[in-house]
Amino acid sequence: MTEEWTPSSWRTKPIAQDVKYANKDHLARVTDQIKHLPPLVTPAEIERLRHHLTRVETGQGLILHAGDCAESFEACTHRNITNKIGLILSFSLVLLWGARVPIVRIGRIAGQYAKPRSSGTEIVNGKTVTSFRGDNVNGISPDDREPDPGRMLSAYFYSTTTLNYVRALLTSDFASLNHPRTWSLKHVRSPTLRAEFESISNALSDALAFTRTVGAIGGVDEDAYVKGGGRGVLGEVDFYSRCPFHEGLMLDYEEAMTRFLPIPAGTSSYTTNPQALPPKTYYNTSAHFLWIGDRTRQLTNAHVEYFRGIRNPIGIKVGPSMKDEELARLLDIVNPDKEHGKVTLITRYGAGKVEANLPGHIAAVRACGHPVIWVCDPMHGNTHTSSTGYKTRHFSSIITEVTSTLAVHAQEKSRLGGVSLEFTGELNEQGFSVTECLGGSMQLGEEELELRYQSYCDPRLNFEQALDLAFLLSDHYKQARENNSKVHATTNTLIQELGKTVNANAVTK
Ligand SMILES: O=C[C@H](O)[C@H](O)COP(=O)(O)O
Ligand SMILES: C=C(OP(=O)(O)O)C(=O)O
Ligand SMILES: [Mn+2]
Repeated sequence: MTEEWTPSSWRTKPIAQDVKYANKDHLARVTDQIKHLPPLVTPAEIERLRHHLTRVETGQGLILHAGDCAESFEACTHRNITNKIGLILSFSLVLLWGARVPIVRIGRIAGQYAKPRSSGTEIVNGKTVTSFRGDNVNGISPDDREPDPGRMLSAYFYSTTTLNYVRALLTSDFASLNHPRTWSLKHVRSPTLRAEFESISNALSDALAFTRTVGAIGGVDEDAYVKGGGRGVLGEVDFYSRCPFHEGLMLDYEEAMTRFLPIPAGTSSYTTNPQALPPKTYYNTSAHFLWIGDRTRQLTNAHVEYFRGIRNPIGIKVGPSMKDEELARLLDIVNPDKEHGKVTLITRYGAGKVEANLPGHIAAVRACGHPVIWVCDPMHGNTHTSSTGYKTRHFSSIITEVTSTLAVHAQEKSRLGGVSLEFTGELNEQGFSVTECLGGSMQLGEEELELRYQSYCDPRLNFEQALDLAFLLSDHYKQARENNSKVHATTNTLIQELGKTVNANAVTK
């Protein structure tokens, strides 16, 4: 028999990636304070996202999860938030143009402040110190590594401030289709690639101009775009939806943000089994969508216990160490009623490991009859240290993982429902992008990593590299639509060109 779940039942289980606080009274005071603060998101928004995810699951949409590996309190500025949201919108617009299905945009933003780490200690400036675990836990400065419960309260307020500004941006002129952020192609070094990109961006600009013209002659409410509520010509897309998403790692915080609330009226119209819905249930109100990391997904541990009881849609990271039967058991635990739109599996094997792992995982999920959305995270299995000492990722490994994943889904008659990326539109004072990942159309080299390496944790694709990937995916989906079949990666010019920048020395871990 399944044991009773409560928001604190995780406390009786072993926990991975635990944070040990020296002052337990301080911790209790902070969590008690958070329990009395208002939710950041509402049940109605969470249910709406579940509805969108149900549609993605049946092939009527794609997910774009994207943002920072680790948000920092310091980077919570007007300029950074604007640039990050601008890039998510631009990426989704490019993807929408090629794929012609609604894009559900879920940002690693407004709460991504805690990190699991490979090791409890790290070496900074030659000294061994406790690892940085995210601004929610300890400080980036090597002298500030003692976990401080007060940081959870700060994380709540930074999340609130960020989300408030994101909501404001998305319901104002910023998100208007009249002003998509323009993409310059100056950085693209290969002439073949530049020609391909130009044809995509010209076609996209043309489509947007057409959309506006139709609006101007009365086909759609032009004003709706200006207000940021664009629907109509571009399809029934909740184009400006805003979904914060973070790893549900700090269970003290997640428990404090868990509230027993009425299930909104109307939910039953799209829920799988409306009769089974109670009047009230537990929502995690810190984000619409949370995920369990690859390091905290042990079946009998605390994180899985917490996640099995919340009504929010959830993601589960699936790395190469996941056994086929373990995946099936995990799904039985977190989604016993096999509800639609509930679970997204985010695979992150590493470029050379997709063929060996994904077919077995697809077969295991099929055999147990669980509905899931498959998303590819081509970032976390492709990290290595550069010869210059920077934690980095090569663009070619990232596209290799994406294209292998698309190929395996096609071969297994499954469907890739989206991508999960670490990227940032952050610019420095002079307007230059960060330099954290290698390659891409700008062919960023190892010696350039030191120029603007700003990440607090993992390396992120910069604005140009993210758009490289957006163009590539968009082109893939366009070709698939036009050929009405699956496209082979090797016939795709963009992939061939971008793949040329393969760093022969790249080692994945
Ligand atoms: O984002 C994911 C993990 O927190 C990160 O990759 C861990 O990095 P580490 O291997 O440097 O600890
Ligand atoms: C911790 C993360 O990933 P993973 O659990 O896949 O390593 C992450 O997405 O930041
Ligand atoms: Mn990361």
